[in-house]
Amino acid sequence: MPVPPPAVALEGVVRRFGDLTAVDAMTWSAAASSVTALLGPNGAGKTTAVECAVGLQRPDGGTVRVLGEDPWHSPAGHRARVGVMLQSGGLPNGTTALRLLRHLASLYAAPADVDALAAALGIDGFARTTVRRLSGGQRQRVALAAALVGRPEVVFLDEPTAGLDPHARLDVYDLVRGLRDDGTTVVVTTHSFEEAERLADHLVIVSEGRTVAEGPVADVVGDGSLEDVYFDLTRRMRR
Ligand SMILES: Nc1ncnc2c1ncn2[C@@H]1O[C@H](COP(=O)(O)OP(=O)(O)OP(=O)(O)O)[C@@H](O)[C@H]1O
Repeated sequence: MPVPPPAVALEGVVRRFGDLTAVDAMTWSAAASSVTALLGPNGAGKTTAVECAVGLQRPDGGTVRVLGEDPWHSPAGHRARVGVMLQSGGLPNGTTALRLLRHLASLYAAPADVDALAAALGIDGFARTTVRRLSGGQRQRVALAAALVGRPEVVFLDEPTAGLDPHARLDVYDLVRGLRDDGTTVVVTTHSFEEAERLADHLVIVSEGRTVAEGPVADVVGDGSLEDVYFDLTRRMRR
């Protein structure tokens, strides 16, 4: 049986900002229907790589393929199959969580059930509160729901649990596992070793714009701990 192509594949991707090479020939891939965790120090190039993968930034070199297409040139139909939750959030302030999610759902042909999604993320308790009045963690949950409401085939989650309380974090873990079990490809960036080990099937560690380790979690970690492997392979970023 031929091996199916990865849902996400970065090959030698380069992204420069002036003199700074933020992504420096980065190569990794994410298999379909799996959770891939992208770990690396602040400034290692994770967000930049994710933004290249969702077609928000154009790489200066290398190739990116998501569901077989080049995201920079991909049409709206392809973009609708890809979800993204960025760190910056970018939620409109003047509406309620529920109105926003219902609005986003209306843009897709076959959206998720907004009420079920809101309940799974504990949004139902503040669904009618204006976004402006939500706490950071509450906004984070709304941003996650917004990334998922179109039932994407591939979803990129940039630090989805940063700032969440332990209950909410467990809700997100359950949700991500459920997505994966339903066939969604999930790429998640995180600084949490626990999160990577609990959630990921596949690990990618990046440092200074390059991939320094990649593989199934057990292979990357080996007999040691993820923490030890991470500190061996990465350096504190000075840029
Ligand atoms: N638009 C930009 N202009 C200039 N430099 C940028 C820009 N975006 C990112 N960078 C730089 O590129 C490098 C990689 O940033 P990036 O946000 O991809 O890192 P990251 O691994 O996601 O970090 P963090 O863990 O802090 O989120 C950093 O040095 C950052 O300052």
